[in-house]
Amino acid sequence: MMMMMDTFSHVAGITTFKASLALSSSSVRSNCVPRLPATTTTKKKKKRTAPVVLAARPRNDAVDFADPEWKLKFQADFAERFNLPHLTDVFPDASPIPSTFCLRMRSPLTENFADGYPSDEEWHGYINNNDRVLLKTIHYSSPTSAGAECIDPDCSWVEQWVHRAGPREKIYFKPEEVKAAIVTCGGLCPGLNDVIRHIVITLEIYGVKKIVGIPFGYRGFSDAELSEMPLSRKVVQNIHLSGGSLLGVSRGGPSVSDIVDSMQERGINMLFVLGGNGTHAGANAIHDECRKRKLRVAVVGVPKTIDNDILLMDKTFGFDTAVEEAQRAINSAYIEAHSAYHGIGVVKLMGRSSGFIAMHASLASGQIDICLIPEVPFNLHGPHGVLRHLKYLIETKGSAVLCVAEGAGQNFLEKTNAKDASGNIVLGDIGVHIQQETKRYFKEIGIHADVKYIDPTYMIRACRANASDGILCTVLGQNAVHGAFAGYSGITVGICNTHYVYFPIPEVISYPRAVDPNSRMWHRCLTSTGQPDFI
Ligand SMILES: Nc1ncnc2c1ncn2[C@@H]1O[C@H](COP(=O)(O)OP(=O)(O)OP(=O)(O)O)[C@@H](O)[C@H]1O
Ligand SMILES: O=P(O)(O)OC[C@H]1O[C@](O)(CO)[C@@H](O)[C@@H]1O
Ligand SMILES: [Mg+2]
Repeated sequence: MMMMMDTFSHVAGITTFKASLALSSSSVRSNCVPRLPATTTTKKKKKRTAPVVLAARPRNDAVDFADPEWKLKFQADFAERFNLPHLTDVFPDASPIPSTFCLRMRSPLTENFADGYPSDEEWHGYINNNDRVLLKTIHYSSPTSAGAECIDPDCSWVEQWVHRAGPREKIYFKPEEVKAAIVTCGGLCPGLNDVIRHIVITLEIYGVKKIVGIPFGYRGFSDAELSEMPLSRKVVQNIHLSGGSLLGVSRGGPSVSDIVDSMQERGINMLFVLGGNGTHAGANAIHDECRKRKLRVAVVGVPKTIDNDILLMDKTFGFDTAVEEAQRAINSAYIEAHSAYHGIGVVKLMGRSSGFIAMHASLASGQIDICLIPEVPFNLHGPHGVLRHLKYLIETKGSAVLCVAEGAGQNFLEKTNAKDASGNIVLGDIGVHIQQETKRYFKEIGIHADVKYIDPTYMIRACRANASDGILCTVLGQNAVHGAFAGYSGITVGICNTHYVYFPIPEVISYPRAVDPNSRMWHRCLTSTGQPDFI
């Protein structure tokens, strides 16, 4: 009954063999979740809408699994791809100095290093450059295991190691020669201030005196009206107590060449870039341009996305806070729905192309009856549509709460082709659409329904980070500075299987990370909501 279909997908450049079920998860789950009886009561016949087509993953059929050496070759290729770009690639003669980051014999920050740097041979607080972290920790015995990520058709165990983050014993910048800059780009995200704070504090511990913030994202590099903001431990001491970004954010901005011109003029040789996919694409381009111009500059990213859509990481900072904050909106929708006669609450949460916030918030709340995400196609109308299920919920429970990710159901909305300043497509409002369609549907079938819509997007994004995100931001901010001093550039920091690592930027942004509809987490969400397939 279950037909197997072999599909290849490309996970951050890795050729992966993914076994999927030809009839999709819907056919599998229809065994366990009873379908509602088909209804004939809809007055108007609605067109069955095409499923959402997710962005195609690039194919890479380069691995020859018939080759007995394929695993070794794959691992060598993997090590090559995850190798971290280093200043010595461009300046082979660059020689390191002992680290000035030694917490056991830390000198007062007022000290200058003219007489040499403090060090303590006994201090075992450094990370060896050869330390590695295992990227994938589950050995799937079959491609049909839930969420299986396989490289070959047999789902063989292949170790994939990435670089461990942290302070190195040797550093490639003299602190007194460093001018470090921090820039925050894209939309807001809880925790930006926490990361800024820890970058500044850690830079000072290394002995850096010249630290500046670039105002309002990349725009701050070109706008003459915007002057850089001097930063110190004193300035950033309490900034984590509020949300937003001390430096401001923006989308769009100058060309990469103009940014690097500006960095040269300002004498910036360490750049810390906080942002999402777009910002990291920019950071990598800045790194490339610096190499082209033979500049001794370290460019290090810290992934910032409330959507949690960066590849290979356990999570990005701000995500936990967003999920927690979303509970308030969901709970309000629940109370409204349950206090009204035939109440229906609709909550729209962030997630341009990934439904992580909607899925996790739905799971955490336990109050959601229907969760809709971009990765899982659905119909609104028709016998298996969302509206028919809402009718069933009203008839059986008396109320219902629906949570939708902003990128879901875009195929129901008129495309405007509008783009924001960064070139991101401006999405239609699926929350408003569902609200309107729900009202219309219940009116048409002559059943009373009291529909309430909540869009908490900007309230959630503007929050300060919760404790768990605060810790994540702290570690990521500190590791960004360690990475720059270690001489790496064109890298970003992340958490991987609870350990902290460095990745080359291109490996984490080749496409947005998405919820796997075959994952245990999505299945858990369906278990919680009790929703059927809407196809
Ligand atoms: N491919 C690219 N090359 C160079 N710069 C880019 C690229 N894509 C985006 N940028 C720049 O990066 C900045 C941020 O991009 P964007 O607005 O897409 O936000 P983001 O980093 O993806 O974060 P968010 O998760 O909030 O969308 C903008 O200033 C934009 O001009
Ligand atoms: O309204 P803005 O600032 O352009 O940001 C909206 C986008 O930012 C995000 O919160 C983060 O990418 C998305 O979920 C959302 O589409
Ligand atoms: Mg983006």
